[in-house]
Amino acid sequence: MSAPLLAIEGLRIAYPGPGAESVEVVHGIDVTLHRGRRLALVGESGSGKSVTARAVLQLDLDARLEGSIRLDGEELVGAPSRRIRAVRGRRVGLVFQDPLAALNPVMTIGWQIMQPLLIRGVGKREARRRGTELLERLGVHNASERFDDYPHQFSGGMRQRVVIAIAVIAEPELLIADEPTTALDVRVQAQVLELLDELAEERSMSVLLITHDLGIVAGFADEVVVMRQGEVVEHADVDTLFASPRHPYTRGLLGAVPRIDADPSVRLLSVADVELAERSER
Ligand SMILES: Nc1ncnc2c1ncn2[C@@H]1O[C@H](COP(=O)(O)OP(=O)(O)OP(=O)(O)O)[C@@H](O)[C@H]1O
Repeated sequence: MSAPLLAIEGLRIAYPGPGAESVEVVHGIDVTLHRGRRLALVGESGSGKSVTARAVLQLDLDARLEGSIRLDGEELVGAPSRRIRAVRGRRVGLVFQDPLAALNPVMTIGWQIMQPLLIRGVGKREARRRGTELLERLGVHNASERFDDYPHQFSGGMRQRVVIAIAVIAEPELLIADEPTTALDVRVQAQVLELLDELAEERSMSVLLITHDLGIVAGFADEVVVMRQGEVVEHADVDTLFASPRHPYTRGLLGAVPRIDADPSVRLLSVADVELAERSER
């Protein structure tokens, strides 16, 4: 297989803690994503999914990174900030959960969509043309009229389409999407996922998707990385993971650990159940 688009090796992430100590939240993980593939990062809240995604673009200034994050062979850990800025938006696009927080409330949505092109020297007229075309493509009707609206004039689902437009307008090779549909209602979630699916397909864009929703994983991803307490416990193709999860924690996430004393119709497991299952496996 060709060299991976994204190769994370031995990555450790620590934040300043109380006093002089730092607190390590990710403990030396390996994650590999090949071109054109879609990888879902799953795991319970606090397992380190978001900090890992943010580390790729070094969005947390106080995070201390050790190990290696290579994008198409280029080392990003310890790279000068101008290199990281060159990667953000152009080679790697980002979509976060809360579209309102991602948008600037005092700038028109058109201005925000055009920025990634304008700062790369595309002319204003051409940037506007590409921006309105992409917005229409993303299901925003009358995009050329709505281009000069402000974020508050858009609904939540429409705002997330704007955020996606900003993330993909410069045609990045990799899209990082952290819970991109969690804040949206179920109907809009499905539409937004379908759009991401089509865009990724059309542009052969790789996707690193963080989600809590195993239904989304099954429908969208090719591979799954399962994280727990700052470590990767399993990395498998999506079909393999659903058919035969190896790690007890993954089985717990999938609700597949059998319990002798439980009503078989009850599939929800507590962390204690998972730990019990793990102990009995050892
Ligand atoms: N800026 C920060 N400073 C200090 N600690 C942080 C910071 N950001 C995250 N953490 C800690 O890092 C750990 C991992 O957090 P992270 O947000 O990556 O979890 P997650 O798996 O994405 O969870 P969720 O699904 O709830 O988003 C948590 O213990 C969190 O408190």
